[in-house]
Amino acid sequence: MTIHIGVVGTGMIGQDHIRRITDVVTGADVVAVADVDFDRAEEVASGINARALPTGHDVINDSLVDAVVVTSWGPTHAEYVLAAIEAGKYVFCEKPLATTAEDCLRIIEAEQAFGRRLVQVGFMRRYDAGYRSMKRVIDGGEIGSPLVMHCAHRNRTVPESYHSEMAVQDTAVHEIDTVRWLLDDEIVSAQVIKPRKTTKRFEHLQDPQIMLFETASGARIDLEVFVNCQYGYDIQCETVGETGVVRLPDPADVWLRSSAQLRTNVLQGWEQRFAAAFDLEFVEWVASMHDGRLAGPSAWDGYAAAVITDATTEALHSGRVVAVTLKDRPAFYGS
Ligand SMILES: NC(=O)c1ccc[n+]([C@@H]2O[C@H](COP(=O)([O-])OP(=O)(O)OC[C@H]3O[C@@H](n4cnc5c(N)ncnc54)[C@H](O)[C@@H]3O)[C@@H](O)[C@H]2O)c1
Ligand SMILES: O[C@H]1[C@H](O)[C@@H](O)[C@H](O)[C@@H](O)[C@H]1O
Repeated sequence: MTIHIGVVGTGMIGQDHIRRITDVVTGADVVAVADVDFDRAEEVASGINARALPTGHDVINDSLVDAVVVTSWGPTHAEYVLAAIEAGKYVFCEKPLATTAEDCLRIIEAEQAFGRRLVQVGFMRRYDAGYRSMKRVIDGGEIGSPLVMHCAHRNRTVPESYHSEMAVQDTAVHEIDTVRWLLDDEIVSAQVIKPRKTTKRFEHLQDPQIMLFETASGARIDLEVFVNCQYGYDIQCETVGETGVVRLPDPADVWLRSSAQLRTNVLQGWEQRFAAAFDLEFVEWVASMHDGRLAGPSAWDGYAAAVITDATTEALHSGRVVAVTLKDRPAFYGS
């Protein structure tokens, strides 16, 4: 059986996900799309023999659509995810699940009222081969209890519209989810330290930032977010345990020995760095819908990320250590 998917938001990542559902994933196809830019939706639809519908709600409620992918702008996500739950359809929502913790809670309540999981959030790093190996090492006890994590999230550059809060909400949100998942531990406080700003980009932007997190078990995480590092897209992560250290591998490329130098390339964008992870994310999402049991990042993970990013944003402004206060995790979302 083929799962017929409707896509809301046919911008950059929406088009990329449509391509992977069409070309990479088996057992699913895209039958309807919508975008506030209707011409864009029509152009995308014509390339895959799908229908462009006037609004996202038309896609969600279309009788031929079994499941929905939400790749519109962040502030519109909650409305579409809630509509998909009301229609009783699976929904994959790119991060963020919603731009406020209150909207995430509404989604959690609606999903629980429906009675089974319908929502998956697009935290694709959980599907990256390097991070998965690191998780196997940590879960296998090979480095003992994790004590410290050192992370770096560097983008080559960002547009002028990118502002200081986005370093938390748009960029660090990936590590916030990854750390919770890798350590199977909850973040309980956040702090942001502001180094001297790079002169290579905009005066309005605090770049880089150093974020410090503490978990319930007492582990400490430092994260450098530097979104105008100039040289490439570079994701680093090292976990220090009681008896060993595990480090994320760099993406493999050839090493060139020439002219008295030894060198390799650095990737330039997240699309390349996480291409395989995005593919696997969709392969597993579709397989889990066929099995009738979603297993990927849940609405609870989307809610936790929203609360932690709110606390970190407050810490960016106040310079203080800000406590993270989550609601009790419902049994519906496992332990
Ligand atoms: N997982 C990741 O690493 C990753 C990477 C990039 C983007 N994202 C997320 O994906 C989402 C989209 O990002 P993007 O880079 O593709 O942006 P984009 O601007 O290229 O595309 C968004 C599209 O949504 C459309 N849109 C906006 N409001 C709409 C509405 N109410 N109904 C229907 N369509 C609407 C816009 O016209 C646009 O075509 C964002 O939430 C972003 O955070 C995630
Ligand atoms: O939306 C993008 C995306 O999420 C990337 O993975 C991240 O590296 C960027 O900083 C962010 O702006």
